[in-house]
Amino acid sequence: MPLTGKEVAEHNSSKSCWVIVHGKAYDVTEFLPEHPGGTKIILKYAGKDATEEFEPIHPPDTLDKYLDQSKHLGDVDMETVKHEEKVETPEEKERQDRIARMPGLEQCYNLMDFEAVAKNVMKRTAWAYYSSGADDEITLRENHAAFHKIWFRPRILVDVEKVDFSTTMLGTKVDIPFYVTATALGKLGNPEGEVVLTRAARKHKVIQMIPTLASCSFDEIMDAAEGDQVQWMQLYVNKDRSITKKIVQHAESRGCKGLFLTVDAPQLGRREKDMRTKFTEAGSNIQSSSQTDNSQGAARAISSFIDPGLSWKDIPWFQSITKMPIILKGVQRVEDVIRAIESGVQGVVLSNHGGRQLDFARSGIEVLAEVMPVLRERGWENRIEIFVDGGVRRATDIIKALCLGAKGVGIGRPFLYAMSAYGQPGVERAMQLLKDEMEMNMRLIGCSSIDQLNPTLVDTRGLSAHYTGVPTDNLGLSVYDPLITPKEKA
Ligand SMILES: Cc1cc2c(cc1C)[n+](S(=O)(=O)[O-])c1c(=O)[nH]c(=O)nc-1n2C[C@H](O)[C@H](O)[C@H](O)COP(=O)(O)O
Repeated sequence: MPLTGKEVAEHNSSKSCWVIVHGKAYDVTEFLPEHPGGTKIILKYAGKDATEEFEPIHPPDTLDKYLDQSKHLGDVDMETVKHEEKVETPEEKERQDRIARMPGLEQCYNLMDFEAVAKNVMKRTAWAYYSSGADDEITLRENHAAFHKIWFRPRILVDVEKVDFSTTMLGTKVDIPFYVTATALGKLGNPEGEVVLTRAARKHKVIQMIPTLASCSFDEIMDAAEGDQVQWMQLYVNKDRSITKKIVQHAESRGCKGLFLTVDAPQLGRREKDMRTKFTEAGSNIQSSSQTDNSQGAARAISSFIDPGLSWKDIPWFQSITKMPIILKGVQRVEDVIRAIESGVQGVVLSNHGGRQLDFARSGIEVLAEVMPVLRERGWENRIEIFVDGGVRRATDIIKALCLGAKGVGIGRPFLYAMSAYGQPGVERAMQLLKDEMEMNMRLIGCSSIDQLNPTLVDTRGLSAHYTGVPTDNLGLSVYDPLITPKEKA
C-alpha cells in the first residue's frame, strides 16, 4: 500500500525527516548530518516533495548509491501529496520579465553573447554554479585574458579558397578542433541536462566528454548518442577503487573512446558565488541563534567521494583495468607533461579547471607555450596528444592553441550558457558560430588546413606578463554578483 502525503508530512523535523523524490519516500533522518550540502537544504523539504530541488544537483542513482536500502520507504500516492502554492518571489518575477525580453537566438553572434543572456535569465543558483571560479576568480579571468596576449603573424598570398579545419582527436575524425568538455550538473541550466549537449555535438560532429558529476546518468548520455558519435569519459577518482573500476569498465563496455582522469581536484575549489547563493537559498540564518548551516554550495555537496590520495603510482592500475586511451586532465607544468609521457598515458589536458580550483594557476594556453618548445627539443612533440581548455571563446583562441601545438581545445561554460538560455538550438548555434569564425580566420591568417598551423604564425612575447594582479576583463568584472542582500530578503 503506498504511503500517503499525510503520513510523510508527519516526519518533518530533524528528529524524523522523510522526503519524497520521484514519487518515493526516503527516511533521511540519520543522513542529515552527513549531507555535504548541509542540513538546512534538506529540512526545507522535510515531509514534502523534494524532487524539483533534488533533480538538478544529484545524478539519478544517488539515493541507490548513498542511502541504505532500509531507508527507502517505498511509493507515495502522489495524489494525496499537498504541494505548497508556489508564490512567485519578486526576484523570480523580475527574472521571468527578463526572459520575456531576452534577444532572439539569431541575435547571438558570438559565444560571449550567450554568457550575457544566460546571466540575466538563469536561476541565481544555476548562474552561480556555472560562472563561479575559485577564491578571487583571478585565474578565471586570466584564462580568457591570456588569449588577448597572443597576436597573429598572418601569411598573405596563400590560396585559401578551400579551407578544411577538420582534424582527429585520439584517432576520431572531428569537423573542428574543439570538444565539449566535462561540466557537472547540466540540469541546473536545462531540465534535460547533458543530453542536450550530446544531441548538438552529434549534429556538429564534435566529441562530448561525459562528466562524472552529470545530472543525467552516464547511460542516459551514452544512449542519447547516435551512429558513430564519439564520447569520452571524465573521471573523478573515487576513494573506493572498486567503484572506480566498475565505472571505468562500464564506460569502456559502452564504447567510450577516452578516459580523462581529472588530476587538478584533490579537493574542489572554494567557489564563493556558489557557496553564497546556496547559503541564501537554504535560508541564511546568521542572525538566528541556531547553528549556522555549513552548506558549501553545490560543488562541495557532490564531491566528498573524490580521492585526494590519487597519485602517479595509480597510473599503472588504470592501465591494467582499461584499454581506453588515458588522458590526464588538469596538468599545469611541463615537468608533469614529461612525467605523463614517461608514465605511458596517451594525452594531457593543460587546464586549471576553468579557474575553479587553484586561484593564480596559469592559463592552459600559457602552459602550452611553456610545454611545446621543451617537448620539441626532446623530439617528443608527437609522443602524446595535448589539449588545452579554459577561456576559449573565439575560433581565434582555437587557432592560437593549435599554432602552439595543441591537438584540440575543450570548451565548457559557453555551451552551458547557450543550453541554459536557448536549449539545443542555442548549443547548435554556438557550435556553428565557431565553425563560421574558424573558416574566416583560417583564411585571414593564410592557412587552408590544420596541419599548416605552426608557432611562426603567433607572437607570444606578452603571454607571461601577468601585469596586473586582477586582470581587467569584461568576462570577469561582469560576473561578480551584487553582494547587497536583495530588498525582499533583507
Ligand atoms: C564551468 C564548469 C567547469 C567544470 C565543472 C563544472 C562547471 C560548471 N566541473 S565541476 O563542477 O566539478 O567543477 C567539472 C567536473 O565535474 N570535472 C572536470 O574535470 N572539470 C570540470 N569543470 C572544468 C571544465 O572541464 C573545463 O576545464 C573548464 O570549464 C574550461 O573552461 P571554460 O569553462 O572557460 O571553457
